[in-house]
Amino acid sequence: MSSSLRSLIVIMGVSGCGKSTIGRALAAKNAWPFLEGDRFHPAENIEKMASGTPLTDQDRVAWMDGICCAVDAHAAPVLVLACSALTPFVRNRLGQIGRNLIYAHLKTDSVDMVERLGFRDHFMPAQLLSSQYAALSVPDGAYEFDASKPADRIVVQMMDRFIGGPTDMRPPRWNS
Ligand SMILES: Nc1ncnc2c1ncn2[C@@H]1O[C@H](COP(=O)(O)OP(=O)(O)O)[C@@H](O)[C@H]1O
Ligand SMILES: O=C(O)[C@H](O)[C@@H](O)[C@H](O)[C@H](O)COP(=O)(O)O
Repeated sequence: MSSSLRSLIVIMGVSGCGKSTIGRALAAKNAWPFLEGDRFHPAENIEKMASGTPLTDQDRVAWMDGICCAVDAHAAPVLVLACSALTPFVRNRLGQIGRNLIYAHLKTDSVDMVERLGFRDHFMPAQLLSSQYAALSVPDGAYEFDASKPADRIVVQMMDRFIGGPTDMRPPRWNS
């Protein structure tokens, strides 16, 4: 990346779209630190989601405080964060960090999400998927990737977008 400003690549999208899998692989390939957004939920949020109730933005306040604090603790020029970033509230909060934000949205139009969620051991029940789609808005300027492709191919596509080539420029900052 040619930008002299520090960047935060946010791998976003609904539960099960592949944020953790792809974010971790992208970070590992480039020796960038990786932050798993799920790790920063307070226990009440985990209990709430596990019992089948969607979060509100009010519930997301403490979660975002934890994520922003963890990002702030890193000096690395590029960080990768797996975070659903469904709502403008979340993205506004990330916008306050003071890094260039690069949103990479994993689109799930052609993925059988219930099947995909069924394969993993996770607190998030498939019954919350519809509320995830209802809450999801994708910010203008986000890079979009087809989540139905093999994970390693998506990682290569992201590297083509984010490193070198015509998109190797100072990325815009999102505030919504
Ligand atoms: N591109 C992909 N193709 C097929 N399966 C995938 C892909 N990305 C992730 N998975 C699988 O889907 C499930 C959810 O992925 P995960 O990375 O946990 O999603 P998220 O972090 O968005 O909730 C996992 O079992 C993972 O192995
Ligand atoms: O309502 C939200 O803002 C999201 O649901 C967010 O809480 C996150 O998506 C969960 O942590 C589930 O984790 P995965 O997205 O990794 O399944």
